[in-house]
Amino acid sequence: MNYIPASLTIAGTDPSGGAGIQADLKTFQELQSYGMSVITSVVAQNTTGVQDVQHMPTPMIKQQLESVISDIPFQAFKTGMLANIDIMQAVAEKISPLDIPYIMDPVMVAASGDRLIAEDAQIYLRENLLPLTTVTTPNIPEAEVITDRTIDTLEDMQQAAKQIVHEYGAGAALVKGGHMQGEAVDFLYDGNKTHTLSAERIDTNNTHGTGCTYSAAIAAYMSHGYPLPEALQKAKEYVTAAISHSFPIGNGSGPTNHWALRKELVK
Ligand SMILES: Nc1ncnc2c1ncn2[C@@H]1O[C@H](COP(=O)(O)OP(=O)(O)OP(=O)(O)O)[C@@H](O)[C@H]1O
Ligand SMILES: Cc1ncc(CO)c(N)n1
Repeated sequence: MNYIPASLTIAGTDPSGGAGIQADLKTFQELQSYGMSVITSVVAQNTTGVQDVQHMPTPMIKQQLESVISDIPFQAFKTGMLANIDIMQAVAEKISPLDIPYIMDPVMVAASGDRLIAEDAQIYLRENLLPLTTVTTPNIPEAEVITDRTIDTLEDMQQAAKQIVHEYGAGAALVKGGHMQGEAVDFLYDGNKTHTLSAERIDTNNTHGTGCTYSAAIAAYMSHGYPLPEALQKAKEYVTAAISHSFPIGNGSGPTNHWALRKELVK
């Protein structure tokens, strides 16, 4: 083997294992990309919501990034929860020189409704991080914050994806339709063309961490060398399988099943 496909996630934690760093590492592992992680915030959360948060000091975030970057080559990375401007600045400084795919999940609010980033950081993210991305993956409420307009229809979603690329400089934008009614449709605008990714809506409440899992899967497939539209198509299949085999565990919105695509089970 000439090189080991590897992926890095820069994000917050979820001790209940369904979202954040934990979901990302499980996804990397399942998709055979060597998984590495830099922790930005420790979040006390579970399937019912967020109970407490503590942010890592920025020198420690920078040091974690240096430790990984100086030692192990990787071919793709993602960011998830970047809670405030200081953290965003520290991360931007370290990732700017990297010339590999950057998938940004612009995490703002957890599925439970708990806010995960400071309000002024939303603007900073738009102005300073979006231009560094290969693709950003907002859900509808996040796309509304970024574009400063409401999104009610599939047409609005497509317009938002274009605006995020042309006005804010993202490499590409995937606006996800998990929060819409009907089919689970996402739109990718790659700068030239809009691609539609759709799947049947699965009737489940177990969607904790779907966004994290999806963006981690895009990073993992890109680390294997798949170009963006193909990586996205495969990641959509992965997240759909993970939702359709999700678990009714915990007292709230349960996690997705990260091993849903496995052919051989332990028993
Ligand atoms: N019930 C469902 N059935 C099928 N696909 C779904 C369902 N809910 C969400 N999806 C899909 O899952 C992916 C994640 O989308 P979603 O918009 O829910 O992300 P998110 O809100 O960022 O996730 P999170 O819950 O982690 O905050 C998208 O491809 C979306 O279409
Ligand atoms: C740490 C973290 N990142 C992202 C989300 C969004 O699902 C979450 N619940 N927790």
